[in-house]
Amino acid sequence: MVMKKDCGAIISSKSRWPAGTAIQGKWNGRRYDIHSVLGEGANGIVYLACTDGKWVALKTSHDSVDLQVEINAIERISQGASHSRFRLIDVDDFELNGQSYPFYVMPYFKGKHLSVFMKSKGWEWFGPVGEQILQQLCRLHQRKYIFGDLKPANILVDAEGRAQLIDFGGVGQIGKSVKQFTEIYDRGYWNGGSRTADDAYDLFSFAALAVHLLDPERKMEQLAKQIPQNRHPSQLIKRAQEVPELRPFAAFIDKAIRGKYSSSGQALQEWKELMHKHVRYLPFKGEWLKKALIVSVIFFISVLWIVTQTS
Ligand SMILES: Nc1ncnc2c1ncn2[C@@H]1O[C@H](COP(=O)(O)OP(=O)(O)OP(=O)(O)O)[C@@H](O)[C@H]1O
Repeated sequence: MVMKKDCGAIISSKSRWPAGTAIQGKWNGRRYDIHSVLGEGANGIVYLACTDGKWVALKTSHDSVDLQVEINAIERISQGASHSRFRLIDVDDFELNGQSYPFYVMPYFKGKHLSVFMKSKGWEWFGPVGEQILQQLCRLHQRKYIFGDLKPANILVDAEGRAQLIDFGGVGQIGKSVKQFTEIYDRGYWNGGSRTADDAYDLFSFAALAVHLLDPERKMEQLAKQIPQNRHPSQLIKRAQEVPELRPFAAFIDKAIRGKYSSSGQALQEWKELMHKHVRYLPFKGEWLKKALIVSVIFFISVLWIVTQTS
């Protein structure tokens, strides 16, 4: 394990605590029994832990400054938001062998990353899941923050289709520069606008995410490899019109990519209206009807043929 000293503060390196490790907070004294690793990213490791008979998610990072930024963001956005499922349960340090490990504790969401969920459940689920993502973005925007780094790994969806944004490391104030993003979902990367935080930034990422996930051919990955001057938001809009799974959302994607929504509230409203209509024109329904018709015609011709042969 490598130790790094920064301005006098001890920053621990990435650590992997084995199952059964008991974490006792230095300041608040709460105890957490490590069960397993839930995930590991650039900023840290998230563990499934048990405290007072309840499951929680405990995040520790090799970079205490990054962790503090996340903690501040969660604190700010959950102030007075009693309806929010996401909140800080505890913030503390854990000392082991003279080394200090900062950590914070949040609710545990039993779910799969959005991309995994979509693969197992089918694209039709993007409607209701998307609505919840937009709702959560909307709440952030009302508080004058954006999420910033919207990507499938930062969205967990449970078996009932309940979605939850996680990883608030990219949360930033509206009007400031976007501090954390993933290129393929980033407005700047597609030459679709600035990296100054506004509602439209998250809405662009949301639309780009739809274009990426709902396209069975994942064409966006090839488009993203082009040289910067050839990348253009119109390529995403075009793809949304071409792919049958994306067509119901094409009008929304067009507006979101071109930054035409005046607010995420307006975008959410339109998404809801789309969901009502959606039920009537889901392409898979059309496909199903087409298949049923073909089967019926084949059946009818076969019966006719048997009747003519036997008579
Ligand atoms: N509250 C939670 N409940 C369940 N699983 C979680 C929770 N928070 C994080 N995870 C899991 O841990 C993974 C890593 O978490 P997180 O995204 O916060 O780490 P990170 O280091 O900031 O990652 P990145 O490199 O993507 O920024 C997530 O993708 C998810 O699978």
